[in-house]
Amino acid sequence: MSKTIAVNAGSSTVKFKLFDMPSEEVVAEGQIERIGLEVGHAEIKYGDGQKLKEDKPFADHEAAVQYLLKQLLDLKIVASYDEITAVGHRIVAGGEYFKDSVVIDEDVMNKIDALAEYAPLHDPAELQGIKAFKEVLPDAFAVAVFDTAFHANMPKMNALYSVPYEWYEKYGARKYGAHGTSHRYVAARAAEMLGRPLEELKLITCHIGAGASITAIKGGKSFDTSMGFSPLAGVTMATRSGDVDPSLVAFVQKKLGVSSDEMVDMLNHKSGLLGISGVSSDMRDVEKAKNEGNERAQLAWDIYVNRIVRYIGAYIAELGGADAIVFTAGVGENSITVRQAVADKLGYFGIAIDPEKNNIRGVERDLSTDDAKIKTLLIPTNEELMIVHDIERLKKASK
Ligand SMILES: Nc1ncnc2c1ncn2[C@@H]1O[C@H](COP(=O)(O)OP(=O)(O)O)[C@@H](O)[C@H]1O
Ligand SMILES: CC(=O)OP(=O)(O)O
Ligand SMILES: [Mg+2]
Repeated sequence: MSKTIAVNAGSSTVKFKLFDMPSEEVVAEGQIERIGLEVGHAEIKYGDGQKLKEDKPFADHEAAVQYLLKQLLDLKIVASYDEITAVGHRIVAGGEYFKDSVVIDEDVMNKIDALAEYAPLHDPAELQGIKAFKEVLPDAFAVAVFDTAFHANMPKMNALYSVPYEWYEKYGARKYGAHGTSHRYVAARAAEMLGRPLEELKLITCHIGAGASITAIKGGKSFDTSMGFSPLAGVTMATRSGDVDPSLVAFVQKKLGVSSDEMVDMLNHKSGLLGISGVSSDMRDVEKAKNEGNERAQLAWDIYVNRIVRYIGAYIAELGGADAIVFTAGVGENSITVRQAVADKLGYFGIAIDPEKNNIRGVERDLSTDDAKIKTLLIPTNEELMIVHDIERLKKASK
């Protein structure tokens, strides 16, 4: 039996799932977290209920991928790499080149390399992943699945900035968005849960993890999204600022006497929950500090929640109503209090969640009260399954 692996590299993580095909049964899965930090963490589930947990530093994504490849053999998850006949990679930025998933060749790799400018935290690391897998699996069917693809055909009204039009024509200055594979997955699941065709629905999907984005989805298509030209824009994130006035950036840059690259780096790595709270980039730590009376942790939490509320409110207006709000990703799947606070603030629109139904983590559930006008759904994301489906689709097309 052949196996397919889906590799999902985030800004500080590498996640993977290994599927037996064609059954799509997950035979191993895991994640390497806190890449680049002093202590990293790896966790791999495999066999019948076995689990590897290890704390050790991972200098970069290359180290994390090499570790993963080694564990696949050491833990006897596969007897030899040849068992894996297909591999799919999540790539954040596809720019104007990639509006759908593609089979990886030399040209695709060169383009992903060139796209690093658009997602400096992601694309270079993801390219390392592609190369590492190519090295050990030279003959596997390899596919790239882009976060931006889902947003590529967003109406121009929402994709373009109100800046000189030539910037778009000459430099591709537009909103590309991200997390599209996740938004696409949860939207399809939401339609299933609501028992209605996706084409009829207006949905607002909140992918809130370390990176976070909110998407307005109309008839199954991305209509607007909170991330922008890069994954720095939109809501408050773990270490990313989300939206800021660009003139503030120029002002602080002069005060600090740093380069524009250094400014962007601070907005990417030293801002968000970490920057405001001074406590941590991890929502679990921020919530704990807030509950212990730390005022800046409270402020960070309030700003975080309010930004989500603001975007959902804006998207209800843009869509002319909504059928459901969906929560997904690390915070969306696990923070009961963030979900409750967001829903409570949106009560005016007829959004209401039942605290008892909401008292849960990481499972699919309709959280709404019986009389809620707009449903609130909790749907754990599954980017890896989408990657596998895209691999199968491209395999058929290439035959
Ligand atoms: N129980 C929890 N309560 C609140 N936040 C949580 C909880 N579990 C995980 N998280 C948050 O989820 C984030 C990771 O989300 P995830 O979607 O896995 O990240 P990434 O953006 O790297 O893919 C962590 O930074 C953490 O703050
Ligand atoms: C695009 C992005 O922010 O991805 P992640 O949340 O995985 O870092
Ligand atoms: Mg992610």
